[in-house]
Amino acid sequence: MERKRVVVSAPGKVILFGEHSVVYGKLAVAAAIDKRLFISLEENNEGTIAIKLEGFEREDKLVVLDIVSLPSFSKKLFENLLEIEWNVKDTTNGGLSKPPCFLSSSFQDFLSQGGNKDSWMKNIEEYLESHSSYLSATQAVRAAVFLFVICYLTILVYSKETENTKGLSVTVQSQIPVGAGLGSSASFSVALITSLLVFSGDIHSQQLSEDISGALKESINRWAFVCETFLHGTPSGMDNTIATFGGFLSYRNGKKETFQVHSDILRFIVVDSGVPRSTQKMVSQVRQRYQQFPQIISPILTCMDEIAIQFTHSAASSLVSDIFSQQLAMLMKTNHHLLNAMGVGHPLLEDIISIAQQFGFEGAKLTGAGGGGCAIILIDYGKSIEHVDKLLNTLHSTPHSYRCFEIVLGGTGVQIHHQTS
Ligand SMILES: Nc1ncnc2c1ncn2[C@@H]1O[C@H](COP(=O)(O)OP(=O)(O)O)[C@@H](O)[C@H]1O
Ligand SMILES: C[C@@](O)(CCOP(=O)(O)O)CC(=O)O
Repeated sequence: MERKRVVVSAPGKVILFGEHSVVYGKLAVAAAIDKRLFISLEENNEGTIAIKLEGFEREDKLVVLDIVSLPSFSKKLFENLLEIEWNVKDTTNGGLSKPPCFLSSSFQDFLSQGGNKDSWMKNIEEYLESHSSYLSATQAVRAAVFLFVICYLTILVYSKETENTKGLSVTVQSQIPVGAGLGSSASFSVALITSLLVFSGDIHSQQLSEDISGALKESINRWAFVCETFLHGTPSGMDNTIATFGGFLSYRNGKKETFQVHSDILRFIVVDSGVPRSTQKMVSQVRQRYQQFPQIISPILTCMDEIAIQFTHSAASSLVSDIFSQQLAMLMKTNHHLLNAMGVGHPLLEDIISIAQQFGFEGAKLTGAGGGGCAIILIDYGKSIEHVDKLLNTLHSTPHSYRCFEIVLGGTGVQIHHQTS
């Protein structure tokens, strides 16, 4: 008999306008890209949860957890904590329930108290730390494994009481560089939640493809937001929204609007500076600046809002392609300078952007949280393939050997590729 197996993927994203300002309720514009993260869950008989992160931080990482003690351990934990009856399925609106409040509030408490000793999360950490492969893992791997275990307990163990799971092999493969501004954490969160919900039988692949913009994707998105809160602290919710729904989105205060733009006008190269940074750190750095100098940072945020609004107007109007391209380049350049003024730039991002300008590519900016990570360069309307190749070769042959690739915008949101039960 074929073993129970589920494979799910979610796309990465680029933010065209409005990173950081979106955290303060300003408009942002983002698009899904043709780079995806895949999660596969497969039953095994080995009495373990084996989590393999392929090519993570350029090498494979494997964390193996004992599954035998997990259900009894977690049931005890939940019994002490919960007085509410809770079920994943929300039969009233055909979607899924909101993430249980204990989950979201515990994430917040855990983060704000730097790991409160009485928190049930602390107990999970103790369980995880009894495994050598977890103890020796990097912080980024630990965060991913911790999140997996919390979601696994909440969706599979607590709601179903599946004490008979014999083991689980989890494999994560990703085409999205980690911590580079292309939304790897949101893709991970969305794919993780969806894979567990499919594995638990709470959603079926057919349901998801038929219900593209419906209640189900809204539910997945809500759950993924809680996961993003765990990984980031105070996310705007835009990254998980784009990873769930795909396409092009403008986003403000939890409200999304989809729009269409001709992809032959919106052509971009992504260049990875190779400088690692954490979104959580960059967001809190901006917050500190905002709290210290509100009169200075507020107008910058307002300008960013206006830039994103102007872009949506230009995209909706029937401007001829080269005029639109020129406007877009100007808006990108201005947005980038404003991000620098907020302190989220990096010398290597400036190096990339100045190389682009030497080749006549004026529209370039950092994308995502900044402080390193990726820049995007607009391939202006009418630029020849040879011209683009020259730019790519030059970027690649600098002492920093920048990794660069052209992206296709507007990719599909979360997808289920395989399901056997
Ligand atoms: N392929 C992956 N496998 C497991 N976890 C991942 C993967 N990619 C990203 N993550 C999680 O997301 C975190 C990176 O988040 P973040 O700093 O916001 O970067 P990004 O800008 O790429 O979203 C990692 O530390 C890890 O916990
Ligand atoms: C800086 C921010 O606007 C985007 C962060 O994107 P990324 O995690 O760097 O891919 C934060 C957010 O929207 O939550």
